[in-house]
Amino acid sequence: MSTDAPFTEQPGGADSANPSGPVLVVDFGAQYAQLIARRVREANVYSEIVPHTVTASEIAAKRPSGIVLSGGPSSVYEEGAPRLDEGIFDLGVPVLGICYGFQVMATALGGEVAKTGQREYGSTAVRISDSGVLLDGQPAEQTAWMSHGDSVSRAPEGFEVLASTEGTPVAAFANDARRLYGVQWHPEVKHSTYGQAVLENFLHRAAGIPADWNSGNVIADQVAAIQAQVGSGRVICALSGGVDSAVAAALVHKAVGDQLVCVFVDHGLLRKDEARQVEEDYVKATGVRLVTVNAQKQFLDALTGVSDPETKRKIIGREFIRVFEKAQADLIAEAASEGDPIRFLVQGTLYPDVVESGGGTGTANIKSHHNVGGLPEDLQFELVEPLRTLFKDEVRAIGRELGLPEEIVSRQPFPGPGLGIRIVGEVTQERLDLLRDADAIVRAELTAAGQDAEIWQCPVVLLADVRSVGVQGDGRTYGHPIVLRPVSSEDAMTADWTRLPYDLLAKISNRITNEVDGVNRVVLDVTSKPPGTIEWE
Ligand SMILES: Nc1ncnc2c1ncn2[C@@H]1O[C@H](COP(=O)(O)OP(=O)(O)OP(=O)(O)O)[C@@H](O)[C@H]1O
Ligand SMILES: O=c1[nH]c(=O)c2[nH+]cn([C@@H]3O[C@H](COP(=O)(O)O)[C@@H](O)[C@H]3O)c2[nH]1
Ligand SMILES: NC(=O)CC[C@H](N)C(=O)O
Ligand SMILES: [Mg+2]
Repeated sequence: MSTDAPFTEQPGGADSANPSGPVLVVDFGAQYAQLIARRVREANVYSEIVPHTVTASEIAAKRPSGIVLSGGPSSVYEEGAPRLDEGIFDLGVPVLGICYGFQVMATALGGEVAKTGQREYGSTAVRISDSGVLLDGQPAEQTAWMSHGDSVSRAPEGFEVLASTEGTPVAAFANDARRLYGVQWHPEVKHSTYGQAVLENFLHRAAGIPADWNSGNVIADQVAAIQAQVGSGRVICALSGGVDSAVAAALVHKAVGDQLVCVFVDHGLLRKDEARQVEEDYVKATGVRLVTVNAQKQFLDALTGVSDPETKRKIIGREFIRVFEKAQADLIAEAASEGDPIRFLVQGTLYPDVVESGGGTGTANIKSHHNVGGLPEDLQFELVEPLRTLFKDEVRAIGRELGLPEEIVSRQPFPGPGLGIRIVGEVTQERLDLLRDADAIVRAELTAAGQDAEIWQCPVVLLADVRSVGVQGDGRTYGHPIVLRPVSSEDAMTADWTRLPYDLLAKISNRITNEVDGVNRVVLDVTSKPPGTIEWE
């Protein structure tokens, strides 16, 4: 399943007319490059990611069976915008361009791309005029997920226009003779209803690639990789009680047994009751050795006076590492007779954490996840991150296969920086207490209403720098708003706001404004991702 897995070339010297190689995903700095690779894996075709600086001869040497050009943040007509070696279009290899990749293809082959002023973000109605092979079997009217501000205004010569939207006259095109295709929307995201069908039409029909690749045993591969990396060394695992670190810890435990000690940091940014839950339930379920560190004061002191989101994230990332270093020193001191240093730190890092932190080729930094972009420069640990190329649902499947209890595997995600990035403004003890109370009400009501399985997660956000006027008990109030951000998602790369029942929203609003001092307004966030992210900071 890992796209880092080596590609074994088949013997027999295939040429480009008889390719045996992977599908190459050319990364133009997309948020979704790894997602494309993963959707190709789901279609049982092996794929690898290559940077957009790849040359035609490098591509030819891999004898790819197909090429997918990813999206990206640039505009093709800007100076210095990433281009593609145009020889790639002459290799005879089928190509599918997506969003920016579609625009690059259009420009390279003589079409036109312009800033139309018609930006389309999120769910967009698409009209198919000519399905061709690419859109075969799809309804003529459908919704697809868009995220663009530029559009192809004229298709290159020899290309048929297949679809349009209100703002985009050329939303998909095809040149069957050359097996070149493109779509403006993002077929790789789950919110594009017929997206996977577009990719499968391209892979299996247009490019004629058989569905014969199989992910093999990810667990066995990862266990072997961890054993090779760690050897007989001792390992600390940053354990949060969340899904990702639970699965990472279970994999490492399977690989190196008692060489592993888990460290849970109570940084004071946790939700009500969370620390107790991790200490009791997790240890009971897994039997791992767990050390809990109370670092509440350390984090709060470090965050005093800071309200910029990125600065907060970097501080939190740094303080996490400082806590692990201290835990490392304590563990070494405790085992003084052995005296072996603990070099390895396991984190439950997933691919979305990496890509949002700007970890792909030319990828924009959206936010620095504490465990990736928020790590300090003087990090001494060698990281062990067995889940780094995977997505949450793939990780959940691995967790189930490893026998982790369902309460852990199906838990809703909670970000490592916790409530620290859900207070828009400076983090103070008083604000944390207030937000913790509001959050506890929301969680209790969602659970009571049976909504937990419906939603991916529901951040509760305190707008600490915003105040509004209210009236309570015939008196004037000047309080803060609480934002509810319930979202549904498959992998956190895209999300939609969850349509919670009105009476449930009313109950939550009523309880928060009555029970939480200082809050006089509750608002609902009705933004999809994109353009919003799930967390507010
Ligand atoms: N309070 C914490 N103590 C120790 N490590 C933590 C803590 N919070 C986060 N981490 C580390 O940071 C990683 C990333 O956090 P993240 O929230 O993405 O994952 P998770 O908590 O394991 O799973 P989930 O996404 O389900 O919350 C974790 O996998 C874990 O290694
Ligand atoms: O461990 C984490 N450290 C972080 O710094 C971080 N930032 C966001 N998230 C979680 O990632 C998913 C995507 O969130 P966004 O749409 O806000 O980027 C959502 O599930 C978020 O809760 C984080 N998790
Ligand atoms: N998501 C994308 O690939 C966007 C492409 C380009 N930056 C645009 O705005 O149109
Ligand atoms: Mg978490």
